[in-house]
Amino acid sequence: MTEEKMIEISNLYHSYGDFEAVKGISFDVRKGEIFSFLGPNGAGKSTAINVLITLLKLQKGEVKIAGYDLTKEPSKVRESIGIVFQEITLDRDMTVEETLQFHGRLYSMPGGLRKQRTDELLELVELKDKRKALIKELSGGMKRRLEIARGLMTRPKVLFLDEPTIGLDPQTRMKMWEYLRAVNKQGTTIFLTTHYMDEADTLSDRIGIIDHGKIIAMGTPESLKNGLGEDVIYITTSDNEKAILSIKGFPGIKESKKKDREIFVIAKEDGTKLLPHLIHRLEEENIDVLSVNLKKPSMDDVFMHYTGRELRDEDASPQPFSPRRK
Ligand SMILES: Nc1ncnc2c1ncn2[C@@H]1O[C@H](COP(=O)(O)OP(=O)(O)OP(=O)(O)O)[C@@H](O)[C@H]1O
Repeated sequence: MTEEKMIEISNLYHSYGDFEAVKGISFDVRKGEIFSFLGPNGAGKSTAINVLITLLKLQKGEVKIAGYDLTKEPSKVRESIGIVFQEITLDRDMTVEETLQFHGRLYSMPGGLRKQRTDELLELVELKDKRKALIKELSGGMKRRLEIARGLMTRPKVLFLDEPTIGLDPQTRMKMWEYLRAVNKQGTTIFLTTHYMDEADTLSDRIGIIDHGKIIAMGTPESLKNGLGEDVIYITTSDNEKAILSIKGFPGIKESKKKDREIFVIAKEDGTKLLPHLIHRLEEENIDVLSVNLKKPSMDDVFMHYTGRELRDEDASPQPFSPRRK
């Protein structure tokens, strides 16, 4: 990875009528990075990515992609990027090979180069033996892989993916991560949106967490998790309301919150040492401790800390096949 910037975003705003969906975000993505934009449904991820790929007009702010100004040189930007959308946009009646060839022709790639890239990419996404298969005969995961291959036909500097693994089963998702890592190793900078914590955590060099149109945290997965504290402790008691009050200001606690039916505690130091004292305090207050779970901070805890809520399934479930292009 170098210090060279592939994406530069400064004070980006975007509104739909009176509604401000993106509220002044600023950050850079370096060449060679895998950067994830993590946030719940409706956080503003798709809006932001659609501005970056020139599908939505830049209303306010400055953006450069691969060194090109989005407003002044949109065609240079388009030449520098590959795009994989949330929904499958393949022609069901074309073969795998035809799909890539057609895309190459669309971008005026010479025949020899088209063939060479098609071969390379089918190898990369392990679809060589499906070369002659019709799209309608492919599984969901294969289609996604083909879309990635198509996004890479023009050898873009930056590959944008909007929820690349939405709707895929866990095994296929992990396979997709492998392909994306392989693509990245070949030198492509990757910018993806996701609402999956594990995806952001395992795949990314850096994560930006977005909520209600604003970046609320940014860093490497490790720095975000380590920055939270030493350990997190979830405690269920006979009276959580009372418990949260009685441990307020307790030494060694960085933060404590009531969360659904439990208490969420971030320990500044070793949680195993803090825990007996905490339990003792609760018992002094005649509060029964019903269960305890102590662990290292996860991305879920990071999200919980910054937003005060969980990225629950009800917020994050894949939405029914809705058009993404706004
Ligand atoms: N065309 C539109 N007109 C009006 N409001 C819109 C439009 N598109 C999106 N919004 C609103 O803007 C906000 C951000 O939406 P956006 O799709 O960018 O979020 P997201 O983080 O990508 O969510 P998802 O995970 O569902 O893709 C939401 O409140 C959404 O309802």
